[in-house]
Amino acid sequence: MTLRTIETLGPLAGKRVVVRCDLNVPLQGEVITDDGRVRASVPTLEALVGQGARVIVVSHLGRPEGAPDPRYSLAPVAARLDELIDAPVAFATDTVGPDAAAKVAALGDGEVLVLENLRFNPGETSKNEAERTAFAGELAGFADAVVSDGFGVVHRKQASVYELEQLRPSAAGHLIASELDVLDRLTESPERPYTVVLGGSKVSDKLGVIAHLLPRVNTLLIGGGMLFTFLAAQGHKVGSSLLEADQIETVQGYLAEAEERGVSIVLPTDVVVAASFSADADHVVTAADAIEQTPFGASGLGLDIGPDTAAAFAEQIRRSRTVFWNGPMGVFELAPFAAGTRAVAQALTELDGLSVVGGGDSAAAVRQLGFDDAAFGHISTGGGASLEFLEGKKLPGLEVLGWQ
Ligand SMILES: Nc1ncnc2c1ncn2[C@@H]1O[C@H](COP(=O)(O)OP(=O)(O)O)[C@@H](O)[C@H]1O
Ligand SMILES: O=C(OP(=O)(O)O)[C@H](O)COP(=O)(O)O
Repeated sequence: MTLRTIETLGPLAGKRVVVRCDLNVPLQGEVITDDGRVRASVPTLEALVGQGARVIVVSHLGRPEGAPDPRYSLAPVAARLDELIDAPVAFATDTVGPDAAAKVAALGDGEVLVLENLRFNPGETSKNEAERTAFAGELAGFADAVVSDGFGVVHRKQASVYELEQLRPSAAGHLIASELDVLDRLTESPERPYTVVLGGSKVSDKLGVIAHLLPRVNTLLIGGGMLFTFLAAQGHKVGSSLLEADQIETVQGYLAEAEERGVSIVLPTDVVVAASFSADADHVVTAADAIEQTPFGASGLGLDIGPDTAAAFAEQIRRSRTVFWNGPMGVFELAPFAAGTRAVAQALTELDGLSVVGGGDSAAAVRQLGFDDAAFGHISTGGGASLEFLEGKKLPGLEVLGWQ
């Protein structure tokens, strides 16, 4: 079955349509450092506004723990949306509370209302289905129909992604449809050699995809926060770098399986180690098996892949015909630790084949480092979502929209 499209919802003029977007953008204070996910949400919202629908936008931002936290307010995002959309955009300071209810009731045809962060409510991410369904019921109270367009979150079984869509007539928005168009081609018949590059900081989330990717790819390049669990699996010390100690055995299993399958998992040979997590921290390049032998000893932090590794990764990428990349190679937000990410991004732009970048921070990284979106085959708004899609996994937020 294919996705249900917005057209299946019938005429929407005057109807209240709740749209689940992924507006989880990187913020510095209240400043959005990359608005890619906001811009990617605009076509669906404008199509609905154009029909005269009353559009209620819902999204998460960051990972607040089920209670309001001003650091994760969607207010700056609503303000950005107001600049991008040719329609009035209001903001409610709660998600399903009195302010939201009053503003939903006052919403006119062709107007937009952004509700406060879904994850300020414990029901959104609860492990308990009844709690999720109860919260979804409160959201559904605002909706005649639901459009799901937050591709970056379709791998999450969360109230607004999975339960809400079952409580009202629902369909996929244009962003989800266009993401699947490209990613489906990658799962069907990727041209080989096929290389996947993994990095970033959501290590435990993303380690699991490796088992499923091994039968599908030729080469895996491991950088970013993920690399330290691999180095530890090889018996090396990693100082105070990001480490998932309870995943070491699992990773040893991946390394053994990769060898059996003839897939190469390429690990860094050198890393940039810093005295602390800041842009002006002392830092040195060291061999990947000597992280604790720098002047910073066991308190050293690995914050980027080293130059030899960056060159080797870039060469492997240029030799490939298909490359999917998720997760920055280092803490690119701090200039001294951006070189690995820049080298990988540059190589993707030079590849003779299909290059796909996935993930909120990965997309932000390539733009912040000055690359043009058009230099890549596709920039996906979802990192974890696109990885799990490429694994061939059934994603709850897509299944509920008819995708099989
Ligand atoms: N060695 C590292 N140590 C700590 N954090 C890292 C390291 N390398 C990359 N990161 C961080 O990973 C974050 C992005 O990770 P993630 O959310 O998994 O990527 P994406 O949003 O693209 O899926 C960035 O903020 C970056 O600073
Ligand atoms: O940023 C996101 O995912 P990504 O970092 O994998 O691209 C999505 O907004 C999902 O966020 P979550 O991983 O907190 O559920």
